[in-house]
Amino acid sequence: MTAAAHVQAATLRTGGASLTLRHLGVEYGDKAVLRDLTLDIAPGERVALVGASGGGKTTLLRALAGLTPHRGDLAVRTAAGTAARVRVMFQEDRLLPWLGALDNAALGLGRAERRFAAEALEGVGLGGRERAYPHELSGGQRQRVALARALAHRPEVLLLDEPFGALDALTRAGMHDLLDGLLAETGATTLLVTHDLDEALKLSDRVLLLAGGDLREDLRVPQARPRTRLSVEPLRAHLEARLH
Ligand SMILES: Nc1ncnc2c1ncn2[C@@H]1O[C@H](COP(=O)(O)OP(=O)(O)OP(=O)(O)O)[C@@H](O)[C@H]1O
Repeated sequence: MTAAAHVQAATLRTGGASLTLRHLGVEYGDKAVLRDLTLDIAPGERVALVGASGGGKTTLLRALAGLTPHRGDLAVRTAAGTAARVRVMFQEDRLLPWLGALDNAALGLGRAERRFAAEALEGVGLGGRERAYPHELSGGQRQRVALARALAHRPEVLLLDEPFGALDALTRAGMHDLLDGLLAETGATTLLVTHDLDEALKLSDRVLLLAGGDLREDLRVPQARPRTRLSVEPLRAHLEARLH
């Protein structure tokens, strides 16, 4: 099965949560990394975070995941008003080398939830490779296991920190198609940190440009999917100009 093909992952459907940020600030010592961010993200919205290095993208993701203390208010709520499940996926796969793909995908899940890991592994096109150890998998396959692990927890919010940054262009393109399909199925709200404007414009409904801890741009991507490089070219040129 190719990376682009994926099975129906019906039980992984969660819907998305809303994110409400009011005057969010993060400091490291006396350095303000996020200044005063006020932002609403709707359930199921797909948002890309772009900006020059050091702009605060990862810091924002960490604050949303509850990994970094912050000032201001931050609420991550499901439609029912409960606290949402949030999962993070990083550039490095963070798989345990002594566990097979299924055990890695099921890490942190109870016995009864293990079926979600099996389904997520199918969903990322690795059904049949349940017993494969990380060293037996390619970089792209390992990232797919990492994605399966995130999805197996059935998050209403998925935070992706340059998840495809270490992959070659062809593998990365396959991962874009895969993620596009899986996100449509799960309905999770997604924040994707990326340096790649094409990736941002291909996968997202909205692009936020962070610079010096401030929100410099909040851009809607109205183009219908699937998007081509050409169809998003004017937006890309605009963002490119605003980056510098
Ligand atoms: N734990 C930390 N302690 C002190 N400073 C930090 C810490 N984490 C990040 N910083 C600083 O905060 C600023 C923002 O970092 P952050 O990683 O959020 O930026 P980024 O936009 O994700 O950058 P990149 O694109 O390079 O990943 C940088 O100046 C960084 O050096």
